[in-house]
Amino acid sequence: MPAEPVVPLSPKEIEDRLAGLPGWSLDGGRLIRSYRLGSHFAATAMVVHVAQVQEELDHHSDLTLGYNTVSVAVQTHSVGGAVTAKDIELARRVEDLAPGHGAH
Ligand SMILES: C[C@H](O)[C@H](O)[C@H]1CNC2=NC(N)=NC(=O)C2=N1
Repeated sequence: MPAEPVVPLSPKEIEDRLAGLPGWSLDGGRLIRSYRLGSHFAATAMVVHVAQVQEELDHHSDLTLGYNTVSVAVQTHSVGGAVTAKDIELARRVEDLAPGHGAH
């Protein structure tokens, strides 16, 4: 499927796509989600996995590692800090890998 253009999504487009991303929300112009894991090591391993995906996509979030939590916050810098299809794509990839880490 051809990549979508990297342009800001409308509020309605964001709302519609968030409907398919449980636990994700829009906050301060960024897509955000926090995950809780079973241990600090599990949380750290998930951060490494997300970082690998971000390198693959060349699209990077602010990742925050807590004792047993991983928080993700992402927007697209190249369009001045708006939400684009690339942010939605990263959120989908993180949502897909999270269960394998026991994250919820
Ligand atoms: C040169 C490199 O491709 C760009 O700087 C990429 C890197 N990762 C990025 N991540 C995010 N969130 N937004 C960007 O615009 C972006 N641009």
